[in-house]
Amino acid sequence: MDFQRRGVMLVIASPSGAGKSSISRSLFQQDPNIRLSVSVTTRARRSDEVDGTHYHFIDVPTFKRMQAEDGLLESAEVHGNYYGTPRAQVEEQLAAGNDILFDVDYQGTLQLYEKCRHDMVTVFILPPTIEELRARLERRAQDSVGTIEKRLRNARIELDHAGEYEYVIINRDLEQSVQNVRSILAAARLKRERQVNFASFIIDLQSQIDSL
Ligand SMILES: Nc1ncnc2c1ncn2[C@@H]1O[C@H](COP(=O)(O)OP(=O)(O)OP(=O)(O)O)[C@@H](O)[C@H]1O
Ligand SMILES: Nc1nc2c(ncn2[C@@H]2O[C@H](COP(=O)(O)O)[C@@H](O)[C@H]2O)c(=O)[nH]1
Repeated sequence: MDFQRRGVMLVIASPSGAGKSSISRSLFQQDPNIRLSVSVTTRARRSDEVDGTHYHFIDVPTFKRMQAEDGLLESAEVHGNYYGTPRAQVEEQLAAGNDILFDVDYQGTLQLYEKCRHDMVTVFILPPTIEELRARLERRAQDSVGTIEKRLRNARIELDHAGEYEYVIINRDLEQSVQNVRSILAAARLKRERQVNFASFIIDLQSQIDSL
């Protein structure tokens, strides 16, 4: 039995600074079968970010044009900037059996759920405490004091949506969190194989019975 499995959409969300990008990066390094969905954003590039790798950095008119041309699978305004998932390649990658990791906020998760719920597994990452969340945002040292305050306030809204996710992880130890997400993805892959492969296999067994 060797059927092509459709890829899984692994959606990870959290309050800003809880650690989803760190988890995603580590997961990506450990698992060659994962592709990262590289979003477009109108946010300014941080000093440690590479255009085309972390995000596609674009201006507002380009973002609006992509939206108008239906080039974004989902899009949202987050912390005062626009973000979106380019539609191109998502379907192609899934059909080729590649799993795709999406780092999006709760608005993006809801939009993806409307369109792709059968392909998705969703994970919400919590910080151990709000003091630690603030400390992580400060240690990251990529945002102004005002931006950090805005992201901490917005964490309240993001946390309102934690219950909408299938899995919730408290990110205390980074490596443990990565292992937890890997287990979730492994379970989602098995479920997908069961859905797709065994359905075909059972039809094949039945046709063998029919020709007895
Ligand atoms: N388990 C952890 N323990 C300690 N520090 C962590 C842990 N996980 C992540 N960090 C650190 O916290 C900071 C924020 O992490 P990261 O950028 O991954 O958060 P994020 O959830 O992706 O934030 P954003 O939504 O703003 O992109 C980084 O400096 C990262 O190194
Ligand atoms: N709805 C979407 N949200 C996205 C997308 N890409 C990132 N994000 C979320 O934005 C915030 C801030 O990210 P940062 O890189 O500026 O710190 C975070 O919650 C991301 O998950 C997207 O394509 N769509």
